[in-house]
Formats: sequence, C-alpha cells, structure tokens
Amino acid sequence: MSTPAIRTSGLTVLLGGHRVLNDVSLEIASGESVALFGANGSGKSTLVRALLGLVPITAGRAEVLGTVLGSRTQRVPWQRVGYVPQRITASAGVPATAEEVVASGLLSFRRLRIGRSGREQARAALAEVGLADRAKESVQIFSGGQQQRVLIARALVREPELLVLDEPLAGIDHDSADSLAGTITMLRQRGTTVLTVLHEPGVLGPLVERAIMLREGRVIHEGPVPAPEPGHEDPAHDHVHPHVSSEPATHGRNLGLDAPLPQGERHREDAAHRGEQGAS
Ligand SMILES: Nc1ncnc2c1ncn2[C@@H]1O[C@H](COP(=O)(O)OP(=O)(O)OP(=O)(O)O)[C@@H](O)[C@H]1O
Repeated sequence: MSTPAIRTSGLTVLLGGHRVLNDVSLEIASGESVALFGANGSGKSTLVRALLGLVPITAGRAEVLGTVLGSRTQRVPWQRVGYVPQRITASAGVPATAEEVVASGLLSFRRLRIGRSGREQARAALAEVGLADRAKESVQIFSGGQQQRVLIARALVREPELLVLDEPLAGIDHDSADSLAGTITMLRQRGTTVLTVLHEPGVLGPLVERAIMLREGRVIHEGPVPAPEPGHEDPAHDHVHPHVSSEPATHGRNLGLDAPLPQGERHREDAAHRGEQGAS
C-alpha cells in the first residue's frame, strides 16, 4: 500500500489555553480529494495549519507526504505542498503583476532568482486558472475572485503532490468558482491529493470523494459529503449549527449540514461564510 498523503494520530492542539483540536486521527490517501467541513470555530483552519507546521502540535502526531510532524519536529516538505490560505489578497499593497506573484511560488532558500523557465512555468500555471491573458497586469486591479485564482496558480506552479485550499469558495463569483472546479478536476486526473476546507459543498461537492466533519476540534463524521438542507445556499438562509461535543464520530452516514439543534447551545455563522469577505 502506498504512503498516505496525510495521516494523523491523536493530534491535539492547544491555543491560548483552549483545546482547539482534540485527539484527531484521520488518514487521507494519496490522490484523494477530501473536504473538511464544520461550523465556524470547529477547528478546520487550525487542523490544516497544524498539518503545515504553521501552528505547534501539542500532542499526537501528523505525517504529511511521509514526513513526520510532532511536538518536537515541525519540518514540512514545502516543495511538494501547495497552500492557499483563507481570505487573503494577492496584492498586499505591492504592485506586482500576476506573473510575478505566481513565479514567487518557485522561490525557495535554494532558488532566489526566477529565470525564463520560471516565467514560463508561471504563465502555464496562470493558464490553468484561466488567467493566461492577464499575466502582465497588476494584481491590484483584479477582483477578489481573480486574486484568489492568482494565489491558486502560485500554489500550483511547483506542481505540488498535495494542494490545501482553505475556504476557496468564500467571497468569489461564479466564474472563479467554476474555474476552481475545473482546476480541481484537472488535479484529480493528475493524481494530486486535494484537501479543501469548505463551508458549503457548492460547485466543488461533486469533486469531493470524502468529507470529514469537525465539531469542537473533534472528528464527528467521515464519509459522503453532507447534503445541505434546501435553501442553505440562499443568502437569506438562517445558518445555525449544533454545538455539542459528546457525540461519537459517525462513518458513512449523511448528516446534513444543518443537523437539528440540541437544546441549549447554538452556534451562528458569521456573514463571512455567506460569501462575503471579512474576518472569521
Ligand atoms: N492563536 C489562537 N489562540 C487562541 N485561540 C485560537 C487561536 N487560533 C484559533 N483559535 C480558536 O480556535 C478555534 C478554531 O479556530 P479555527 O480558525 O481553526 O476554526 P474554523 O473551523 O476554521 O472556523 P472558520 O470556519 O470560522 O474559519 C476558534 O474558537 C478560535 O477562536
């Protein structure tokens, strides 16, 4: 059997005195397309950040493309990983062209200059996200969705074996969402492992082979992509989620994103997850 792209066992992360991830054990096969679901604050971003060595692991361990990360070792095989974080812009106030931003994905400690082949690779990656004709334009004039496509191209330019996308559908238009779906389809054909943090399956639902759902830092479901309730993607929909920690993980059961609320606590989504840009 081949090495899994990601494997965690007992992964626990404490931040600011809070147990943000609690005993997370999961496995993602090489070439698999998996989505992480869960309400705001359930630990999705923290999980991907822990897998990428961006937050310290308190206990347990993670293995990424065969490299072990634990509380003492945080080495991540970055040359083999592409990462698009949640809601950042591609410009950051710098008047760089799309091609320059994408080519910066090739820089490393060993490689400090980008030559002609790097520019060609950057243009090929921009073509993959449907922006080949905008390579020489400044990203400052791009829409939020177009900037995100530039960042996806920057993650793709190294031809990563593992691509991690954190909430890629947040705040983007239909064209960019369709472009992303096309990119993920292509990556799956190439055998790239794709881990996507999602709040709604949206256009990416059919491209996800398996869903992992978190609640309060624990895995509560692994299996088919949960079906949203009718109207869930309507901007006027009142998103509420249960907020209990004692349920065991379910395997292969379709929970639905809007499971019935238990008595007592409820967790309300913020506007950011209804497609608007903003802090989480
Ligand atoms: N550096 C930190 N210090 C303390 N608490 C933190 C820190 N980072 C995250 N948290 C807390 O950890 C919990 C999980 O946050 P995380 O961003 O992983 O959730 P999420 O599922 O990605 O949420 P969202 O859908 O809103 O992006 C939240 O309650 C958050 O406030």
